[in-house]
Amino acid sequence: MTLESRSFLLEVPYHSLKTSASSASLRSREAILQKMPMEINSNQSSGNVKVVVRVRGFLPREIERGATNLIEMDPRNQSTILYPPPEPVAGYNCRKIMEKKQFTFDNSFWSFDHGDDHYADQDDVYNALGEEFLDHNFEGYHTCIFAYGQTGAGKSYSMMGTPQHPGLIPRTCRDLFERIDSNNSPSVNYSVRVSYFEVYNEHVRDLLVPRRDTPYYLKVRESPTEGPYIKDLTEVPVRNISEILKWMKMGDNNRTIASTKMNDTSSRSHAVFTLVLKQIHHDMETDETTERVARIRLVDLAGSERANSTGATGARLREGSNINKSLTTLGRVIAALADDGLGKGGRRKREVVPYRDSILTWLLKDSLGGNSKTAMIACISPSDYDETLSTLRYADQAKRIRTRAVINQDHVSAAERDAQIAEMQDTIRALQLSVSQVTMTKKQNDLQSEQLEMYQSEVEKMQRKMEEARQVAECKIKALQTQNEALRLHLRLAVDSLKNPIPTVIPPSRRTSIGDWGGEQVDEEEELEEYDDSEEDEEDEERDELESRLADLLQDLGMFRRKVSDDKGRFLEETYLQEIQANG
Ligand SMILES: Nc1ncnc2c1ncn2[C@@H]1O[C@H](COP(=O)(O)OP(=O)(O)OP(=O)(O)O)[C@@H](O)[C@H]1O
Repeated sequence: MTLESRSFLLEVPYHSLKTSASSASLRSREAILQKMPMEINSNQSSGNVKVVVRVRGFLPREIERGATNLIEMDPRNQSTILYPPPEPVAGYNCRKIMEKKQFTFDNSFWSFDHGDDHYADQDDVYNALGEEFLDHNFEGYHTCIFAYGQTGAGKSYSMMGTPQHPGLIPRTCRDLFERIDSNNSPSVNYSVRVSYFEVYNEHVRDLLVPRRDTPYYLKVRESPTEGPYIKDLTEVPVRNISEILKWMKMGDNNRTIASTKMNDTSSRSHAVFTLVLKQIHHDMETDETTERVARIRLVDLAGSERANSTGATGARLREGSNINKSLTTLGRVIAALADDGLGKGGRRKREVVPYRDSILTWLLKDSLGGNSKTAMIACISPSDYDETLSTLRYADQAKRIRTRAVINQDHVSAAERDAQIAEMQDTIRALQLSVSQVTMTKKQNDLQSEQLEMYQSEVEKMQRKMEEARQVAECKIKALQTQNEALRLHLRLAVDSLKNPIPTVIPPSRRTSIGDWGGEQVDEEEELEEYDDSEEDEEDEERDELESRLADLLQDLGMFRRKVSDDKGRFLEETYLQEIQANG
């Protein structure tokens, strides 16, 4: 069933618009408008999601171009009426019919002009919505408030606000701690934790950690009990308002914002600020403990926008298409949840809700269609017919969503608590044991690998030394072999000279000339005899000498042989031992 077919057209009397940038042009339109058919969306809804709408005042650029206010709100019945622009908008498709549209929401906040009696300031919005939702949190319900709307329509202003005009987030934080501080009961104990993340270009970024040069994105996981969650998201315990505001400001400064044609400080991401309130109530009489855990989710969505209206190109355009992708998915999720009522023939329809089609809807699964009390603030600008109509239709559809909020509470008796503590102690002990085992094994592993490294370096050193030793031993063996050869040669020569003595050579001084030979024959023979005797003596001496030298050489040779064989034995023994050591 489309939105158009659900609405019905009526002739309704025109009530003067509250304010206008050009009252003359409006007056001239009254006659036309009074006769105009009007689409009225009734407030009959089967849902329990609270939907409010807020219109902001003109921005300087709108005043400059003489923009016309197209919104009227009636505080009595909380209706919001959207009028078509007085003159056709440049570039607008003329075939499209622009008509007066009326919608009714839980609240219609008129924040258009300060001078009006019904002007809704930040306080009014908090009192009408934030306060009630915080009540739910103290009862133990999860809640979610999200701001939806066109770029520059006032979402960040409504959620975060300015230092002079704080929005829903800082007001919720302040009220939360005021309520905690005002409860002096000793039997109740409160704890608050805060987290803040943004979904930018379909990635999750932790806003409570300092920005890095290279973006660091977190992963989304789904637990069977807790549903989708962000792994490793920072969640800080906070004890007072100043601590929480410090984190809130830090996160806000980390948000991805940029200047667009529609907004100087446009949020380019969907930001989710989450508080977890835990209340432990101990009944002294029954010794029973009640634990309530409530999650408070405050979501500032990025602006829905048309590329041509923002003047976006490049990175801004890509951001825009990602923003639109998640908002379109959010629209489909809302449509599926809104249609999840009674189908034809009174039978219940169960559609597959496309939560997982975008990170944003996957993370907000519980808030949109599960265990949560949820509210939507539809922010509209006063002079943009198309965008405002689209936002109002979105909001109108959200009215029909039904969530199933339950009080998140656990009662624990003294016996159960003791059993739980004992169980936890066992678990801790087991964990400690496994941790220490792991540490020991790790230590052992570390030690072993250290030892292995040492061992390897020792083996290398040893191998180098063995190689050196082998080379030295080879040199020694070679030198001894050469000496041995030399000695052998020497010995052979000596033995040869003993076996074949060299004939005696007569010294030339003793010889006579041929003519002298006859006359001196007798003397010569005598001389020869004398000479033979002395020669024999000399030969004897020489032989004795050679024999003694030979004995010396043989002794030397024996000694060298022993030395060579000793060295060889020692070298082989060393090599053998080193090899044994090296092989472990
Ligand atoms: N109710 C209001 N009263 C006064 N000023 C407002 C109000 N709503 C919005 N503004 C101003 O309008 C401008 C745009 O508002 P804001 O930044 O909140 O828009 P937005 O919807 O968050 O835009 P975007 O999606 O681009 O972030 C800001 O200067 C803001 O101060």
